[in-house]
Amino acid sequence: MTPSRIILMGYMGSGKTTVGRALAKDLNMPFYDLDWYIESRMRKTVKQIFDERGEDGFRVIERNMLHEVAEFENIVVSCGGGTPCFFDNIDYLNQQGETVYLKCTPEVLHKHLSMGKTVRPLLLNKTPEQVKTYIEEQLQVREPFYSKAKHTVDVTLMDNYEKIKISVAKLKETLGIA
Ligand SMILES: Nc1ncnc2c1ncn2[C@@H]1O[C@H](COP(=O)(O)OP(=O)(O)O)[C@@H](O)[C@H]1O
Ligand SMILES: O=C(O)C1=C[C@@H](OP(=O)(O)O)[C@@H](O)[C@H](O)C1
Ligand SMILES: [Mg+2]
Repeated sequence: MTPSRIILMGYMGSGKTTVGRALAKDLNMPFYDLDWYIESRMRKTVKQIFDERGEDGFRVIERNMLHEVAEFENIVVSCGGGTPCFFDNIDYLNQQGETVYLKCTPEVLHKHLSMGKTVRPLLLNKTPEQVKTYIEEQLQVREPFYSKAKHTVDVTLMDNYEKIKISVAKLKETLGIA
Protein backbone atom coordinates (compact mmCIF):
# COMPACT_ATOMS: atom_id res chain seq x y z
CA MET A 1 0.00 0.00 0.00
CA THR A 2 1.21 3.52 -0.82
CA PRO A 3 1.85 5.55 2.33
CA SER A 4 -0.47 8.53 2.84
CA ARG A 5 2.33 11.08 2.67
CA ILE A 6 5.76 10.70 1.15
CA ILE A 7 8.04 13.49 2.28
CA LEU A 8 11.40 14.18 0.63
CA MET A 9 14.18 16.06 2.35
CA GLY A 10 17.85 16.72 1.76
CA TYR A 11 20.33 19.42 0.85
CA MET A 12 19.81 21.99 -1.91
CA GLY A 13 20.43 20.32 -5.25
CA SER A 14 19.80 16.76 -4.04
CA GLY A 15 16.82 16.58 -6.41
CA LYS A 16 13.86 16.89 -4.04
CA THR A 17 11.82 18.96 -6.49
CA THR A 18 12.84 17.04 -9.63
CA VAL A 19 12.59 13.54 -8.20
CA GLY A 20 9.52 14.33 -6.07
CA ARG A 21 7.60 15.53 -9.11
CA ALA A 22 8.60 12.41 -11.07
CA LEU A 23 7.69 10.11 -8.18
CA ALA A 24 4.27 11.74 -7.76
CA LYS A 25 3.61 11.36 -11.48
CA ASP A 26 4.65 7.71 -11.39
CA LEU A 27 2.39 7.02 -8.41
CA ASN A 28 -0.41 9.21 -9.74
CA MET A 29 -0.41 11.22 -6.51
CA PRO A 30 -0.67 15.02 -6.14
CA PHE A 31 2.71 16.73 -5.78
CA TYR A 32 3.47 19.61 -3.45
CA ASP A 33 6.81 21.38 -3.50
CA LEU A 34 6.96 23.41 -0.29
CA ASP A 35 8.84 26.32 -1.91
CA TRP A 36 6.30 26.50 -4.75
CA TYR A 37 3.45 26.34 -2.25
CA ILE A 38 5.01 29.19 -0.25
CA GLU A 39 5.46 31.26 -3.43
CA SER A 40 1.89 30.72 -4.51
CA ARG A 41 0.36 31.41 -1.08
CA MET A 42 2.52 34.48 -0.43
CA ARG A 43 2.44 35.67 -4.06
CA LYS A 44 6.17 36.28 -3.71
CA THR A 45 9.29 34.40 -4.69
CA VAL A 46 11.47 32.75 -2.06
CA LYS A 47 14.12 35.34 -2.93
CA GLN A 48 11.69 38.23 -2.32
CA ILE A 49 10.75 36.75 1.06
CA PHE A 50 14.43 36.44 2.02
CA ASP A 51 15.05 40.03 0.86
CA GLU A 52 12.08 41.45 2.75
CA ARG A 53 12.09 39.38 5.95
CA GLY A 54 15.53 37.79 6.12
CA GLU A 55 16.14 34.09 6.61
CA ASP A 56 14.47 34.12 10.05
CA GLY A 57 11.27 35.52 8.53
CA PHE A 58 11.37 32.92 5.76
CA ARG A 59 11.72 30.09 8.29
CA VAL A 60 8.60 31.19 10.16
CA ILE A 61 6.58 31.27 6.93
CA GLU A 62 8.09 27.94 5.88
CA ARG A 63 7.01 26.30 9.14
CA ASN A 64 3.49 27.70 8.86
CA MET A 65 3.13 26.54 5.24
CA LEU A 66 4.57 23.15 6.14
CA HIS A 67 1.80 22.70 8.67
CA GLU A 68 -0.76 23.36 5.93
CA VAL A 69 0.76 21.09 3.30
CA ALA A 70 1.55 18.20 5.61
CA GLU A 71 -2.10 17.92 6.61
CA PHE A 72 -3.16 17.03 3.06
CA GLU A 73 -3.50 13.32 2.43
CA ASN A 74 -2.16 10.96 -0.23
CA ILE A 75 0.50 13.35 -1.44
CA VAL A 76 4.17 13.57 -2.29
CA VAL A 77 5.87 16.56 -0.65
CA SER A 78 9.29 18.00 -1.43
CA CYS A 79 10.66 20.15 1.37
CA GLY A 80 13.15 22.98 1.01
CA GLY A 81 16.72 22.10 1.94
CA GLY A 82 16.47 23.83 5.32
CA THR A 83 12.97 22.71 6.29
CA PRO A 84 13.86 19.80 8.62
CA CYS A 85 16.62 21.82 10.30
CA PHE A 86 14.48 24.48 12.01
CA PHE A 87 12.06 24.45 14.95
CA ASP A 88 10.66 20.96 15.62
CA ASN A 89 10.01 20.44 11.90
CA ILE A 90 11.83 17.12 11.61
CA ASP A 91 9.79 15.56 14.42
CA TYR A 92 6.57 16.94 12.91
CA LEU A 93 7.52 15.56 9.47
CA ASN A 94 8.27 12.11 10.90
CA GLN A 95 4.91 12.16 12.60
CA GLN A 96 3.11 13.13 9.39
CA GLY A 97 4.54 10.65 6.91
CA GLU A 98 7.23 8.50 5.39
CA THR A 99 10.22 10.80 5.41
CA VAL A 100 13.07 10.13 3.00
CA TYR A 101 16.51 11.73 3.01
CA LEU A 102 17.90 12.09 -0.51
CA LYS A 103 21.57 11.72 0.28
CA CYS A 104 24.20 13.03 -2.09
CA THR A 105 27.92 13.92 -2.05
CA PRO A 106 28.94 17.61 -1.96
CA GLU A 107 30.51 17.20 -5.43
CA VAL A 108 27.24 16.07 -7.02
CA LEU A 109 25.22 18.68 -5.11
CA HIS A 110 27.54 21.34 -6.44
CA LYS A 111 27.08 20.06 -9.97
CA HIS A 112 23.29 19.89 -9.66
CA LEU A 113 23.21 23.41 -8.24
CA SER A 114 24.84 24.80 -11.34
CA MET A 115 21.99 23.33 -13.42
CA GLY A 116 18.42 24.63 -13.59
CA LYS A 117 17.05 28.11 -12.99
CA THR A 118 16.04 27.97 -9.32
CA VAL A 119 17.26 31.03 -7.42
CA ARG A 120 18.69 30.04 -4.03
CA PRO A 121 19.23 33.11 -1.83
CA LEU A 122 21.73 31.32 0.41
CA LEU A 123 24.05 30.74 -2.54
CA LEU A 124 23.87 34.15 -4.20
CA ASN A 125 26.95 36.39 -4.37
CA LYS A 126 29.33 33.49 -3.85
CA THR A 127 32.07 32.29 -6.20
CA PRO A 128 31.93 28.60 -7.28
CA GLU A 129 34.78 27.92 -4.80
CA GLN A 130 32.88 29.61 -1.96
CA VAL A 131 29.72 27.66 -2.83
CA LYS A 132 31.70 24.43 -2.63
CA THR A 133 33.05 25.23 0.83
CA TYR A 134 29.63 26.43 1.98
CA ILE A 135 27.98 23.16 0.89
CA GLU A 136 30.60 21.05 2.68
CA GLU A 137 30.32 23.05 5.90
CA GLN A 138 26.53 23.40 5.94
CA LEU A 139 25.99 19.74 5.07
CA GLN A 140 27.85 18.77 8.25
CA VAL A 141 25.57 21.00 10.31
CA ARG A 142 22.40 19.74 8.61
CA GLU A 143 23.23 16.04 8.33
CA PRO A 144 22.09 15.24 11.91
CA PHE A 145 18.61 16.57 11.02
CA TYR A 146 18.39 14.80 7.64
CA SER A 147 19.57 11.58 9.28
CA LYS A 148 16.46 11.57 11.44
CA ALA A 149 14.35 10.76 8.34
CA LYS A 150 12.80 7.29 8.46
CA HIS A 151 14.50 6.29 5.20
CA THR A 152 17.62 7.27 3.30
CA VAL A 153 18.12 6.93 -0.45
CA ASP A 154 21.52 7.56 -1.98
CA VAL A 155 21.01 9.67 -5.10
CA THR A 156 24.68 10.10 -5.92
CA LEU A 157 24.36 8.97 -9.49
CA MET A 158 26.88 10.77 -11.62
CA ASP A 159 26.03 11.65 -15.21
CA ASN A 160 23.48 8.98 -15.92
CA TYR A 161 20.84 10.06 -18.38
CA GLU A 162 18.29 7.83 -16.62
CA LYS A 163 19.05 9.38 -13.25
CA ILE A 164 15.55 10.57 -12.46
CA LYS A 165 14.05 7.21 -13.40
CA ILE A 166 16.61 5.35 -11.31
CA SER A 167 16.02 7.67 -8.34
CA VAL A 168 12.26 7.06 -8.56
CA ALA A 169 12.80 3.28 -8.70
CA LYS A 170 15.13 3.42 -5.68
CA LEU A 171 12.59 5.45 -3.74
CA LYS A 172 9.79 3.02 -4.50
CA GLU A 173 11.95 0.08 -3.51
CA THR A 174 12.93 1.76 -0.23
CA LEU A 175 9.31 2.56 0.56
CA GLY A 176 8.20 -0.96 -0.37
CA ILE A 177 5.95 0.25 -3.19
CA ALA A 178 5.66 -2.20 -6.07
N1 LIG B 1 18.33 12.56 -9.32
C1 LIG B 1 18.43 13.49 -10.27
N2 LIG B 1 18.34 13.16 -11.56
C2 LIG B 1 18.48 14.11 -12.53
N3 LIG B 1 18.68 15.40 -12.31
C3 LIG B 1 18.76 15.79 -11.07
C4 LIG B 1 18.63 14.88 -9.98
N4 LIG B 1 18.75 15.56 -8.84
C5 LIG B 1 18.92 16.84 -9.21
N5 LIG B 1 18.94 16.99 -10.54
C6 LIG B 1 19.12 18.26 -11.26
O1 LIG B 1 19.71 19.17 -10.36
C7 LIG B 1 19.04 20.41 -10.34
C8 LIG B 1 18.57 20.70 -8.93
O2 LIG B 1 17.54 19.79 -8.58
P1 LIG B 1 16.29 20.18 -7.69
O3 LIG B 1 15.27 19.15 -7.93
O4 LIG B 1 15.91 21.60 -7.91
O5 LIG B 1 16.91 20.00 -6.23
P2 LIG B 1 16.35 20.43 -4.81
O6 LIG B 1 14.88 20.64 -4.94
O7 LIG B 1 16.71 19.29 -3.91
O8 LIG B 1 17.11 21.67 -4.47
C9 LIG B 1 17.91 20.33 -11.35
O9 LIG B 1 18.26 21.07 -12.48
C10 LIG B 1 17.77 18.86 -11.67
O10 LIG B 1 17.52 18.65 -13.03
O1 LIG C 1 18.55 24.88 2.01
C1 LIG C 1 17.89 25.92 2.24
O2 LIG C 1 17.98 26.53 3.32
C2 LIG C 1 16.95 26.42 1.20
C3 LIG C 1 16.61 25.58 0.17
C4 LIG C 1 15.71 25.97 -0.91
O3 LIG C 1 15.02 24.82 -1.41
P1 LIG C 1 15.74 23.70 -2.32
O4 LIG C 1 16.50 22.78 -1.39
O5 LIG C 1 14.64 22.99 -3.01
O6 LIG C 1 16.66 24.42 -3.26
C5 LIG C 1 14.74 27.04 -0.43
O7 LIG C 1 13.83 26.49 0.49
C6 LIG C 1 15.48 28.20 0.18
O8 LIG C 1 16.25 28.79 -0.84
C7 LIG C 1 16.36 27.77 1.35
MG1 LIG D 1 13.55 22.23 -4.52
